[in-house]
Amino acid sequence: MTVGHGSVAVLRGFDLALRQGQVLALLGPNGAGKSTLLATMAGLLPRLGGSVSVAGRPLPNGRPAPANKSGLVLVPDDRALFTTLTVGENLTIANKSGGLDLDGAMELFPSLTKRINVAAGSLSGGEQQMLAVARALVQNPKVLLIDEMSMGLAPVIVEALLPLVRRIADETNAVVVVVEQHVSLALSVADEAIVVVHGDVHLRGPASELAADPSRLEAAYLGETTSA
Ligand SMILES: Nc1ncnc2c1ncn2[C@@H]1O[C@H](COP(=O)(O)OP(=O)(O)OP(=O)(O)O)[C@@H](O)[C@H]1O
Repeated sequence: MTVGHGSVAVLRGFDLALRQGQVLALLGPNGAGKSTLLATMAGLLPRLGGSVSVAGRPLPNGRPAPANKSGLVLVPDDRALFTTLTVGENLTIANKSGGLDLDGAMELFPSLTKRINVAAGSLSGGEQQMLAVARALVQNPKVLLIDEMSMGLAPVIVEALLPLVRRIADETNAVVVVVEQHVSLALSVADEAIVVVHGDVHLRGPASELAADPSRLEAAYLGETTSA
């Protein structure tokens, strides 16, 4: 697909196929087009060309409700929580049949249990991110798109949160796409990785191979195009 803003393309001819239970790390510097790609997959932005299918079913262009109904769930980088509602209320509103129930969500994020009656706006940054992911999980995602999970979080929190991405994919069999600036941590939980720079795919391959070759990753960030 080709994605962009208005008539201006950001990423052209981007091709991606993901299996159930697979984690993809979508990497690249600021302005590469990662958020635009996720928002387009989620139907929040109309695509300029191409198609998106979930489980073989094509999605209508630029329509978030059918995309969400088909199982695509986006955790945006601003988390988009209802800040005046409690943790429990945020989860109850999002809950769909087939998704994790509140107890299931609490099991993955035990530290939220004590905060169930606290307003989302009063949580720490890490807790807010946990709630944003928990809220996505109660929607029963087939494809979970997480934009910059670690935005604004201390490294120690990121180290605790990112492995949960692997657990979510393994336990729910959802496809998980993570946009992440903590490259080595992202590669440690992902199956595959793609490095996008200024709208071009510079490197893609198995995450373990990319993790083993930091100089290649660095070259991709700096402008070289190769494939693993
Ligand atoms: N609302 C918008 N209208 C027009 N252009 C936009 C808009 N949002 C982003 N862009 C442009 O699209 C390009 C890709 O931006 P995008 O936010 O997708 O990149 P990114 O890889 O997610 O970077 P970051 O990590 O900084 O969020 C950039 O050139 C950006 O200026």
